[in-house]
Amino acid sequence: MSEEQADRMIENVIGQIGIPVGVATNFVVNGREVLVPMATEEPSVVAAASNIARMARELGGITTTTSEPLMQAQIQLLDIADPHGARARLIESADEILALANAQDPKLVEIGGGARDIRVRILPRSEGGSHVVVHLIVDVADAMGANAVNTMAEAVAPRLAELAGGRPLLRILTNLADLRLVRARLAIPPGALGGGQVVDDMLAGAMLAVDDPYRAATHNKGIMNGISAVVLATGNDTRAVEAGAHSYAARDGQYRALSRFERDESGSLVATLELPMAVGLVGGATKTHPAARAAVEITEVKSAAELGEIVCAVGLAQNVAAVRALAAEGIQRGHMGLHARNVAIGAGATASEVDAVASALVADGRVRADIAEGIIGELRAER
Ligand SMILES: CC(C)(COP(=O)([O-])OP(=O)([O-])OC[C@H]1O[C@@H](n2cnc3c(N)ncnc32)[C@H](O)[C@@H]1OP(=O)([O-])[O-])[C@@H](O)C(=O)NCCC(=O)NCCSC(=O)C[C@@](C)(O)CC(=O)[O-]
Ligand SMILES: NC(=O)C1=CN([C@@H]2O[C@H](COP(=O)(O)OP(=O)(O)OC[C@H]3O[C@@H](n4cnc5c(N)ncnc54)[C@H](OP(=O)(O)O)[C@@H]3O)[C@@H](O)[C@H]2O)C=CC1
Repeated sequence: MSEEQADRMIENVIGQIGIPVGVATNFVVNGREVLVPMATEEPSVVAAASNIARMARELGGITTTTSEPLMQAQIQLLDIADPHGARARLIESADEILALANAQDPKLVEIGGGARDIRVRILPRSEGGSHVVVHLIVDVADAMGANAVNTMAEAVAPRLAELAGGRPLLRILTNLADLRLVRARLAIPPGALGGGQVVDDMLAGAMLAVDDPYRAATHNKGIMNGISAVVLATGNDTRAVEAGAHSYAARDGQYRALSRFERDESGSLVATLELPMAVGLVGGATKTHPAARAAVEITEVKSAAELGEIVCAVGLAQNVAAVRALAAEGIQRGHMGLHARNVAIGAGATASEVDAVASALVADGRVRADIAEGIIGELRAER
């Protein structure tokens, strides 16, 4: 990206930060071979996703589905005397509200998207009384959709307030995009994972993440290692997807694992993942960032829905990789093995020394800066 492009993208630009983009291999998603670009600063993430994608191939790869691209804007209404009466009046006028919303974005309507429905929620308010919140549900087609739905929300808010007999306050999308869900499923025979005991231990480890928020946070971080990397590489909004994922993980009142691990009747591990996925192929930085455009081209996806499904597939593979390592040899062997090059660089290894120092660290088994410094000293003394 040129300095000029960067300067137009955000404010007060003083530079750019480079994040490596790796390509995850071996993915078969819904029967199609896919190469997946991943932008991440963390070693072993690309390798781990590729590793499980490879194992999943034996039973057909990863299968995904998606719901319609429905985003929701919230319009908060205040000072309403009769919340239930207001709710009824708003629903009675739904057609008028949807038409008003659609008038804001003729292009979106033309391509088959647009406002679809409204929902009126009456919620208990912590300080007494109730909140009245209207959800405007919009099919955003191939956009992430925040700007599109926010524009509609601001346009319909005065009329909603008039109908409800109050005043509008917040008018903004919700990142808990629970009407725009993606799902992924994979199955791996026990032999590929290291045997039946490893599968049993993966199930036990994954179940802790269902029941314990302390473990769930880390389990879901492993999922997001994959998800955020693809979202970032394709120029999408990582914070929006992360907010959606974590709020969905807490949807029943307790923060839980986003994925589930089971054994099927043949003994294979079956892993599934479901989460909101607000990603686009148009809008935001997706079209303006040249690297993001190139990343999307690599995936060969034709719609935002298809991109979201691939993101979900990578999140699931990433999660299974981490849980397999944790249940088998522990995370440090694979992760620190690939992290060794960073440790070597941090300890002062030059470009020509990095690989030798990293290999020596892995062979030593102690991937530490002080050990790396010692190895560098030995290498230089030998010269
Ligand atoms: C790291 C591996 C893959 C090694 O795995 P391995 O079996 O020791 O290595 P391998 O050399 O036999 O490679 C196996 C496959 O992995 C891939 N692979 C292997 N190395 C590379 C590489 N350099 N470049 C590209 N791809 C690589 C590649 O697909 C390869 O097969 P191939 O295609 O060659 O036939 C394995 O140990 C693993 O999957 N570990 C998990 C690592 C992980 O999850 N890292 C994420 C960071 S840790 C974290 O942040 C999350 C966590 C753990 O806290 C989440 C949680 O708690 O749930
Ligand atoms: N809480 C959050 O997550 C928030 C996020 N954001 C930011 O909003 C941005 C994303 O908003 P978004 O609405 O996607 O961006 P844009 O408004 O840039 O893009 C959406 C618009 O693109 C046009 N368009 C052209 N082709 C298509 C197509 N095939 N499918 C859908 N729309 C199409 C549409 O109409 P038209 O041509 O008429 O514009 C549509 O309104 C991101 O940068 C995000 O960071 C902003 C606020 C809050």
